[in-house]
Amino acid sequence: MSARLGIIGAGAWGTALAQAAARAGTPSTLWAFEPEVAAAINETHENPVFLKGIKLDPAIRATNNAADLSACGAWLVVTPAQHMRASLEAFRAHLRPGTPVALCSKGIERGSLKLMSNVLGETLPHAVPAVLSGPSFAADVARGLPTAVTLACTDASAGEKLIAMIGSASFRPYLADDLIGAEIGGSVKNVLAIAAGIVEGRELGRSAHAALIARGFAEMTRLAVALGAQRETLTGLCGLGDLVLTCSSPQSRNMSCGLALGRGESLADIMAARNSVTEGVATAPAVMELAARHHVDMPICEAVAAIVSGKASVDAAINALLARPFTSESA
Ligand SMILES: NC(=O)c1ccc[n+]([C@@H]2O[C@H](COP(=O)([O-])OP(=O)(O)OC[C@H]3O[C@@H](n4cnc5c(N)ncnc54)[C@H](O)[C@@H]3O)[C@@H](O)[C@H]2O)c1
Ligand SMILES: O=P(O)(O)OC[C@H](O)CO
Repeated sequence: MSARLGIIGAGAWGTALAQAAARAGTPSTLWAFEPEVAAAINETHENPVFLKGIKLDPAIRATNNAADLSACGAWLVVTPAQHMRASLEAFRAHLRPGTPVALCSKGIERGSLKLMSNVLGETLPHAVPAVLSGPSFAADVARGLPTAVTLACTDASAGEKLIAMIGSASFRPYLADDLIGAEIGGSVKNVLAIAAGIVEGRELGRSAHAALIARGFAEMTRLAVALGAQRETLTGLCGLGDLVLTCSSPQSRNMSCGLALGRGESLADIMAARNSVTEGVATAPAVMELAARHHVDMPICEAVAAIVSGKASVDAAINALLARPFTSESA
């Protein structure tokens, strides 16, 4: 296996993961969707569009040519969830069968309601699938601040190879085998972080914030278990860990989106002002369709889906949640 890592997607997270790999002694080829981003990384060793102000290791080689990843021993895929299918299809001719491919994006495909591992299975069936997820802000990882994540792979030796390529003292992947649990944790926490931002923006208080995390965690776990995940996965880094991080810091794009919604800004204005992805906005309606299909009750995610789809105002959604009948905590 080549010791070079291929990374598809040079947004903040793909760039930070390239930096984590460099810290682990692994050179990488970082594919950028925008040719000018690839050129800037090679010329200035910085990603001025998506990760401004962080000096990158010269072992990171950027490209806009998909064929350049054919020689890499493993791939990380870090493209936004709604662009995952088209991106993977563009790389189909360049994958060597048996290559470990770790999905690092957090979202559910709208329309099909597929998880990213389903999309990978349909587009690159000869890959060995893995999921990397957990509490990790790109800027923290790129700066080398201590971070721990879940690396889920049912092929333990492929998982260990991936961990050897990216793990270091400051970036610590923990091996797991539950891809569905890792994916649902990462996808649903983005939706719940929008709700947490709304709680903050509407000044509903710390008690409401804590209640939201606990009841949101119950929703996340119910959906994951209904889809076949192990309950314990959700108590780990990729579930509760990421939920706590993302619901607690406006550094999160999802939480900051909720904060602005809670303060009265329109979703259109919030989205128009950013060039970075806010996965929870597209994933919220997909989560609700998936929950309905599996008869899973997810009232907080439902409220977020109604708000981002323009079907309910922030106040109407909050009032509807608070008017729900009292029920058992374990329901
Ligand atoms: N940023 C983080 O801290 C972080 C951490 C963990 C996971 N993630 C996940 O990583 C994924 C990527 O997020 P990010 O923060 O790196 O992105 P970003 O917001 O920094 O950048 C947007 C990305 O979208 C890409 N893009 C735009 N249009 C595209 C198209 N048509 N086809 C393919 N790509 C296109 C851009 O090239 C860029 O890579 C998301 O699923 C996110 O949830 C992000
Ligand atoms: O900025 P967000 O909300 O996309 O969150 C980034 C990471 O997923 C946090 O683990």
